Amino acid sequence: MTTTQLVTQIKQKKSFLCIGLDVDLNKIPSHLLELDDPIFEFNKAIIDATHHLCVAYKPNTAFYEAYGIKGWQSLEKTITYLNTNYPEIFTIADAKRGDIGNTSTMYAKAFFEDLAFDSVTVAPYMGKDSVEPFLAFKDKHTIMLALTSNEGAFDFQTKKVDKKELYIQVLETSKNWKNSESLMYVVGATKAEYFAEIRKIIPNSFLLVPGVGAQGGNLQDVCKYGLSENIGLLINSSRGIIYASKNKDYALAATQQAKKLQVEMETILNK
Ligand SMILES: O=C(O)c1cc(=O)[nH]c(=O)n1[C@@H]1O[C@H](COP(=O)(O)O)[C@@H](O)[C@H]1O
Repeated sequence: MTTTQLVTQIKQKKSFLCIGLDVDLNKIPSHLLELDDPIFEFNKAIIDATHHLCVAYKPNTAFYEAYGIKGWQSLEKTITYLNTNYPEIFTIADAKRGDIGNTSTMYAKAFFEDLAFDSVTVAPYMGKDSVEPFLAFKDKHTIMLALTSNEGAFDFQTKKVDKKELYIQVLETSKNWKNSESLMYVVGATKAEYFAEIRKIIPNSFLLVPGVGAQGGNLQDVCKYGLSENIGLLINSSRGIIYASKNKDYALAATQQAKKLQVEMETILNK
């Protein structure tokens, strides 16, 4: 998917919501556990109930890998279901990969070719030759960690290297990589006060912003400095939406939570 197609979808739906499909068998309604593939059935119901309110879905691969081959099959069925039934939706494999060049190419093939995701999250720690193999894929997007939502973000990312914070170095340096126009960046919603500084370096890049809802980040604060000319934000909520109810009404409860965020987004976009 191209960035233009993503922006068109955002404008049509008046939403820049991304729903995280982080499925934990201990948290889904118990009646689903009797089915052959509870994870896929849960995802399918959530997707059918929320696709009109969001523009992206982000399965975090950890929640599938944890269940071995069956979990990977649930992931495959979920992405195929999305691509077949809702091809306008932007899909993110949250896998946080990155390795030496030839290995990164195989990671990229796994997510872009085999599973046909539109994007994958990548860690920048191994540098240019670990990220550029992902950028070589046309109309695919590489979402690089910049300033993450967790407390540990202060361990390295905000430390100064050559008088500049490491996350600033990541943003500035990556702009010079081949096909850098395919880069997006992760910035946590819990770090809202950093958005103004980040936008000075990457005014137009899309930012994936996790951390609203369960982690306490605030949508209004993020949008104040994070919105760009072409919107440029994908705000993710996982647990806050998919586990809104533990009962049989879980899909309806997810719709209601997603709607709340979508309405807030629509108000912000209309300003
Ligand atoms: O890359 C991510 O998506 C990510 C980066 C980050 O800094 N913080 C963060 O929470 N995430 C992911 O975003 C999702 C957040 O989930 P909730 O806190 O349940 O909304 C999880 O899948 C996390 O792994």
